Amino acid sequence: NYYRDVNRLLHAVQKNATKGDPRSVVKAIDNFCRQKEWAMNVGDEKGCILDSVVSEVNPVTVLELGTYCGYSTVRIASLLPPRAKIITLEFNPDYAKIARQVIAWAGLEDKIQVVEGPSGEWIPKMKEQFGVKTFDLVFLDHWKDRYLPDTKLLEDCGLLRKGTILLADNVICPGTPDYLEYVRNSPRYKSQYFKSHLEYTKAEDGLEKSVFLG
Ligand SMILES: CNc1ncnc2c1ncn2[C@@H]1O[C@H](/C=C/CNC(=O)c2cc(-c3ccc(F)cc3)cc(O)c2O)[C@@H](O)[C@H]1O
Ligand SMILES: [Mg+2]
Repeated sequence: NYYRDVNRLLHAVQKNATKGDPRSVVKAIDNFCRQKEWAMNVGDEKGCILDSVVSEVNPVTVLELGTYCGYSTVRIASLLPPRAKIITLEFNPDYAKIARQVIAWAGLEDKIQVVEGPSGEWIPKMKEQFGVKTFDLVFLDHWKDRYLPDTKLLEDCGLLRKGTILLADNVICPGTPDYLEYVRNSPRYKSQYFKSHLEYTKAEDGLEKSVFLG
């Protein structure tokens, strides 16, 4: 079952990665998913695009929707400046448990807050619970039919500011057609597609980077 798979992914990290070395954790997961069992991490190819966007934005406050095993959480957090933080939402307790251990192995607990629960409930509580004013960067990688409603919720909760960057995984495969249509046609966003491949495969996929214009 799924939980046993992600447990094997965690063991591969603990076996092959150096404790406290985030890049070796990322490498260990990519090797495991390429050689042993595919998993829905953003992966190394799209991960490089993610890295370049994070480095360019240099965010202080990041929101990730859909932690899964924490692969992209570790990738992002390893590039954040000292006081910067990432809040990552995950509603499956089994995945959250695995992610916390992957994050601990990378030694990035101080920069990452894993929040267990659904994005729809937690987004409206970001200000009161975590003292968040607005997010500098949002990484969307959860259920694909939730990208659009959660983006609208972020707007309505005043959590986006002029210049906030939304970066969305899987806009081609599995695809997020309603979200793409919205960010590409709304006057409130400037959108750009980064063509790539579905993690660990040759299938087309890509990331959509959208700047909120206020
Ligand atoms: C709706 N609100 C939510 N709030 C908090 N956490 C949420 C969540 N929705 C989903 N989650 C969590 O995010 C994760 C879900 C991710 C969904 N991702 C995908 O379906 C996905 C799927 C593929 C995929 C592509 C091709 C294929 F053949 C099979 C799979 C590739 C990807 O990169 C993906 O991201 C899980 O950990 C889930 O528990
Ligand atoms: Mg994904």
